[in-house]
Amino acid sequence: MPELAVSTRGLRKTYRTRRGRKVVAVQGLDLDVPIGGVHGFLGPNGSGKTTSIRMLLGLIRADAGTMTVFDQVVPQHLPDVVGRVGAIVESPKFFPAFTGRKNLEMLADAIGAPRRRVGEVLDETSLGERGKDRFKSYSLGMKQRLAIAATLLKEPDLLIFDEPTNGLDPAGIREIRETMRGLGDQGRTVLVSSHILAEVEQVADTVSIIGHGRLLASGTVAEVIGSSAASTVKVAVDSHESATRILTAAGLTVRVDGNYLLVDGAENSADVTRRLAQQELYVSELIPVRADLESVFLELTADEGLGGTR
Ligand SMILES: Nc1ncnc2c1ncn2[C@@H]1O[C@H](COP(=O)(O)OP(=O)(O)OP(=O)(O)O)[C@@H](O)[C@H]1O
Repeated sequence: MPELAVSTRGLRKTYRTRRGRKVVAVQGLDLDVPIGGVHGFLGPNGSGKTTSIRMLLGLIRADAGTMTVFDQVVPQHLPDVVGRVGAIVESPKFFPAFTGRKNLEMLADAIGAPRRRVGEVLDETSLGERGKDRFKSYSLGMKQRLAIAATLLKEPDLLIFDEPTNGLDPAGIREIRETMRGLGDQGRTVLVSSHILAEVEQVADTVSIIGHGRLLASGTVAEVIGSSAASTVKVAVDSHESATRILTAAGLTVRVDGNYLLVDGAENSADVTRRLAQQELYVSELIPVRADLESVFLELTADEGLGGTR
């Protein structure tokens, strides 16, 4: 049994713009996506997510590197696994005047999926009753869920969604998230790319973070957060100046945030209070700031010149 749904090693892609300039979109990407559950493929805009996905699906050619999908080398053996893969890379085309159900029925016929799947996939994406309505009356979120429903017709083991929540309102984002979680819970593998960390953190079992086409971190959400120095303690203390001197001398990083100091790099909160108390500085308030994927992401991509401001 293969352990990984997707694996890439040393994957590279350089584009040449019309003016002849070279853009290295993916440079030596090593990506491993375990079988089962939701895997977040995260990176800022332009970090190479779409390019990597397009190479995996055989839509564009890699310059170098190897890729496997369910242990089959792709693109060479893509025909052997393509039946197990469903993907949304661009907005699929549906007929606006037809109902969601009719659109799916036509698609099912075209790809040889049984008609009974149409009702099942409508239910799986919570479109159920709305299947009777015309596509053009759907909200953006419903249109996107119909696209997901279409990928499920073939009962794929691996689903690849490139930024599926782009342009959706919070309710639409939540619906897509729940749909992905449901698919992951059924034992399917969902590979979902996003540049919005907060969205993925809530749904992903494992994540890979990329920057400039390279892997920066991967593992379970807890592992990636835990491996980072991003856990911060917020302290209120009388003398910012003395406290900063003491904590900096202890190798911690200190930033001023209004009436508070934000201290990074401490093993635990007690470590901060102890060091200050030893120098007769007493903390009047101390708040551990939970690290989240967003702060880890910013920390990792800051070195790449990709992260935003902290
Ligand atoms: N057809 C192309 N020709 C030239 N450059 C391209 C082309 N497609 C992508 N690029 C460049 O390659 C880099 C990676 O782009 P890619 O779309 O893969 O990133 P991404 O992480 O998916 O970003 P986004 O979330 O914005 O889609 C970017 O610098 C982009 O401008």
